[in-house]
Amino acid sequence: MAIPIFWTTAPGLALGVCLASFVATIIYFTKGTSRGKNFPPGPPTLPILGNMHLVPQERPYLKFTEWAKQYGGIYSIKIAKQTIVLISDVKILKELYDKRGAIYSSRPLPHIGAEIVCPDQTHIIYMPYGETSRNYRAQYHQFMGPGKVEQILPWQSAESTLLLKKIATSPDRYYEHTMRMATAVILESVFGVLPKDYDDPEVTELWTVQREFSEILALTGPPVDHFPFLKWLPDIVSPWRIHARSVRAMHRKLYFRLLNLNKARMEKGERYGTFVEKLIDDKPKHGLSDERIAYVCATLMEAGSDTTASQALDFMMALLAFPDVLKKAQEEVDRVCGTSRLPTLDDRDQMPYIEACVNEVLRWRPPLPYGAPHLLMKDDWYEGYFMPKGTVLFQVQWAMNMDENVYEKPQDFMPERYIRNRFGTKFNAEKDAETGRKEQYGFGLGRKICPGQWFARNTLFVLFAKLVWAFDMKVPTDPKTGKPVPLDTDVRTAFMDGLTTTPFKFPIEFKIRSKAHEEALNTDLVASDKIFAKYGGATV
Ligand code: HEM
Repeated sequence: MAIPIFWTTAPGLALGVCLASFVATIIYFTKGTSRGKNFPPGPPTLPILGNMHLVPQERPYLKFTEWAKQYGGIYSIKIAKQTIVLISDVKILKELYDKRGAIYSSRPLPHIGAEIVCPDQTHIIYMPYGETSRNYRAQYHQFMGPGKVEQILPWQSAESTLLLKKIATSPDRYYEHTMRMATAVILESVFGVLPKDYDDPEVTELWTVQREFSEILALTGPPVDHFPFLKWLPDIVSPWRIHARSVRAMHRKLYFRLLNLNKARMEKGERYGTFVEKLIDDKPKHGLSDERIAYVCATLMEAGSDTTASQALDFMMALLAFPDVLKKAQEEVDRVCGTSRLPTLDDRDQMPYIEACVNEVLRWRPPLPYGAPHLLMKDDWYEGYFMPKGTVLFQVQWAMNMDENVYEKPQDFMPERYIRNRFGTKFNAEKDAETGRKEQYGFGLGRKICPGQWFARNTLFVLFAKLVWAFDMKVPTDPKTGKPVPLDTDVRTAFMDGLTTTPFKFPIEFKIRSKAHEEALNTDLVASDKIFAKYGGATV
C-alpha cells in the first residue's frame, strides 16, 4: 500500500501522531462508558461520563430510589467505565446475594480505599471474597454470633443504664453521650477500654476518622476512583491522596495504640475477658498477624459505632415526631417492669412493641441507605440481563424501605406494622416467607450479611426499652413564641451525608418520669458500677 505523501514530511508526521493519539484517547475514554447489550436498563449515558453527571454528590440514594420507580427492582448505571447495578427487589436480592453468593460476595478495591487507606487487604471492607475474609468472619462469629453474643450483654446493659444517667445529668449533651455509649460498648468488649466521656481520645479520634472514612467509602468518593489514570498524577495536584494518607495515619495511630495496650497488659498478666485478648491467645489457630488482629478488632468500632448511635438518635427523633409511639412503648415497659426496675433483655418476649420499634427504626432511617458495595466475580445472567465480571452492586435499602407498594405510609414511624405482620408489609407476606422473605434487610443478606446484627439488635432493644421506661421526651417549647420548636426529620436537611446517615443534633427535652424511676435508675447504676470498676469506674 502506498503511504500518502503527507505522512512522509516531519510536520505531517507530528500532526498525524497527535491526531492518532487524540482519536485513541477519545476511544479509550468513551469505550465502555455506555450501557452494554442486555445490561439491566437505566438512564441514558454520555460519552466518557456514563451517568456520572446524573448521580448527585450528596445523598445519591434518593436518586437511586427515583430510578428504582422508573426502571424497576434491578437497573444499571455507568460511572465512567464502571458498571453499577442497583437492586431494590427482595426476590432479586435473594437470588443474587444469597443463592448465587459464591460469585456475588466480593468487594470492589478502589485505588484510594484499597491501595492507600487500607492496603494489603487488612480491612474487611476492602477484601476480595476468599479465605482471609472468611477467616475474619469466623472470628466475628466466635465473638458475636448466635449463642456467643450473650457474652457482651453485661456491657450493653451497664452502658445503657449509664447513658440514661448521663442524659439525666447533662441532657444538653444527649447527642455526645449517645455516640460515646455506642462506641463504649465495643471499646469495652473488644479492647477492654472504658471511655469516660465523648471527649476521651479513643472516642473523638474514632468519630473524627469515621466521618472522613465514610466519605471515602461513599460511591461519590474521590474522582480518582472513577478515572484511574488520575492515580499517576503527582501529590501536588492530588489532594485526595494526601487526605487518604492522613486517614490511614489516624486509623493506625488509634488501632495500634489499642492493640499494644492489650499486649502490654497481657504481658503483666492482666485480663479483661475481651475479644482482642482471645485473638492474641488464638494466634496459632487462626494465623492472623498482629496487623490483621488490630484491623479485625478496630473494624468493629467503625462498623458498629455510628450505625448503632444513628439508630438510637433516630429513635429519639421518631419519638418526638410520633408521640403516640412513646405512649404505647411506655405502656408496655410499665406493664412488664413497673417503676421498681429497669427493663432487661430477658423481657424481650414480653415486649413485642419495643422489638417492633427496633425493626421500624431500621426501616425508617436505615443507617446504610444503599448498603455496602458487592463485586461480581464472574460474568452472569439474570432473567435475560447480562452483568459482566467486575460489576459493582448496591442494595438500595432506602428504595426498599420507602416503597409504597410494600409499606403503608412508609414515611411514618409506625412500629405497629411489625405487630400486625412480622414482615411489616401491608400485604400478608407469610407465603413469601416460604420463598425466603426476611423480616429485616437493613443488615444485608447472603455471605456478606452484617456479622454484628445480633450485637446491634441487643444494644438497641435494651437501650430503647430503658429510654422509654426512664424518660418522657418531647420537642422543647420556644420561650419566645410559647410553641414547640420546629423539628426537622427530613433526610435531605436533618441528616449527615456519607455511606452512613446520622441525624444532626436536634432539640429534645428529657424529663425523668418520677422519683421512683430515678431511684430505680440509681440502684441499677450501682449494679452497673461492678462492670465499670475494673476499668477504674465510670463518670456521669
Ligand atoms: C443498626 C446497626 C447496624 C446496621 C444497620 C448494620 C448494617 C450493615 C450492613 C448493611 C452491612 C453490609 C452488608 C453487605 O455487604 O451486604 C454491614 C457490614 C458489617 N457490619 Fe454491620 N450494621 C450494624 C451494626 C454493626 C455492629 C454493632 C457491628 C459490630 C460490632 C457491625 C459489624 C459489621 C462488619 C464487620 C461488617 C462487614 C462485613 C463483611 O464485609 O463481611 N455492624 N453492616
